[in-house]
Amino acid sequence: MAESITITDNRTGESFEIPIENGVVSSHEWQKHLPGIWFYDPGLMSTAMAESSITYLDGDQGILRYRGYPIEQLAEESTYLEVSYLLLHGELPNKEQYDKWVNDITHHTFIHENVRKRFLEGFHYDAHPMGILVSAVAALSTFYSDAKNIFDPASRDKQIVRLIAKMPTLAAAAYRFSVGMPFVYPDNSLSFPANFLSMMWKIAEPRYEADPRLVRAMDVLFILHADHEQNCSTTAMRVVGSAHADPYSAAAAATAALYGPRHGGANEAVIKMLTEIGSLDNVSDFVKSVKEGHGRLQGFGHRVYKNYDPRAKIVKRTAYEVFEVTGKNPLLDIALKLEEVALSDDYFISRRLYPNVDFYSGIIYQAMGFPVDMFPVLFAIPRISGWLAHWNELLEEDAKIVRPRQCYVGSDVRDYVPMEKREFES
Ligand SMILES: CC(=O)SCCNC(=O)CCNC(=O)[C@H](O)C(C)(C)COP(=O)(O)OP(=O)(O)OC[C@H]1O[C@@H](n2cnc3c(N)ncnc32)[C@H](O)[C@@H]1OP(=O)(O)O
Ligand SMILES: O=C([O-])CC(=O)C(=O)O
Repeated sequence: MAESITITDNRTGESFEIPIENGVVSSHEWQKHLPGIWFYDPGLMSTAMAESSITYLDGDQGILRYRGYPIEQLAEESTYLEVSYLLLHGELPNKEQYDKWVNDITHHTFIHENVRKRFLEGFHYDAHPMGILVSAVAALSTFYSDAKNIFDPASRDKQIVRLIAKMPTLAAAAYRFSVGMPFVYPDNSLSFPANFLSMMWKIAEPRYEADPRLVRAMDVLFILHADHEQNCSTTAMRVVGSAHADPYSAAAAATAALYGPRHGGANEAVIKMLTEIGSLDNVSDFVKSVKEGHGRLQGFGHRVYKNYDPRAKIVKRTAYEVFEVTGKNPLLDIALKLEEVALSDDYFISRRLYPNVDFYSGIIYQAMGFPVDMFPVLFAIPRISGWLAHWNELLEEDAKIVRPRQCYVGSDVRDYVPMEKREFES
């Protein structure tokens, strides 16, 4: 029997059957029977924003799959570039497709000299690298006028390749600029993650080659961050994309959303929190203060996961692999203790608050030498693949422009009062 709900309109006494498909009521069906009755849904907590075949997420079970493939298998066996192909094309590539994809991305890693010389170097010396990235991604739209051809699939593919390829170059350039070091050109003989690490850390000719274990860890972290269905930044991408803006402008909006401490900035907040806690002896008092309403446990809780974030488990494991090379980050012990205390405390259990992807990622990044300012930038590098997959999907479906309604709570109609007759309460 098909699932449905019966709604009785008490104003007219009429009843309607409204079908439910996969737990969702279609707004078209709703509006057909009840035009002008909106849902008040702040934070869109009860709204499915789109139909999507990219990422499956079951927050109660802690399941995440890209195009049907479990995140655990992809993190174990795949590479970030293969995953980006999968997210964008829907299927894993064969050898020929993969080689072409890697080749295309590799040959678009350079940025226009004017982006570097005139644009990036124009920022204030202490500019935040994520602020630089937001602006630089937006600026790319002015360098590629063909990006406006959003209904030409060949042009779309070209912008997709450019954006995926140039994100690490822009990210590393933003970092180097913010610490006063010279720009490093891409080394296209290296893999995608190794090239990024070279652009970050190279200090002398002829080349920089990172430890292969760190290269692999970087790639795994890129895989884990590549997509996460309708998160805040992807929603920003979809909202701006739905107005048919070019992909650079839409991706700049998404990058700006990711800059927020509630989203991509949370792992920076985790490091700050762990540093402030300072010692294992202070963990219990800190948890007590969170329960009393003094701040939040950073890197804990999630709008969708009401279970352990499956990515956090992989990040935690990866931390130990990284520490074999870098030495242990002393903040790890405080994080482990904090997790132990929180997961046995009724406050966190009853609210189903578990570690999310950000809880352990900052500890790894810090051990690898990244300053905290770079953490959201590291998130944006792979998330561009997810943003673009959603952008492509919405254009293929000719999705409607996003335009929700509101509940107006302002003044009732009133007459304009000339300034000399206005009476203000002091
Ligand atoms: C990649 C990512 O973006 S993952 C998320 C990264 N962000 C963080 O780690 C920041 C810390 N976490 C949070 O602020 C939240 O859990 C969010 C923003 C991720 C999700 O927020 P929402 O789904 O809107 O949950 P909401 O804010 O309504 O919280 C529900 C309850 O849990 C509590 N809660 C939620 N997160 C936390 C936390 N980290 N620490 C303590 N309490 C928390 C809230 O106080 C609230 O309690 P109440 O019902 O007594 O008022
Ligand atoms: O899904 C979310 O709301 C946040 C998140 O974990 C992500 O974007 O990776």
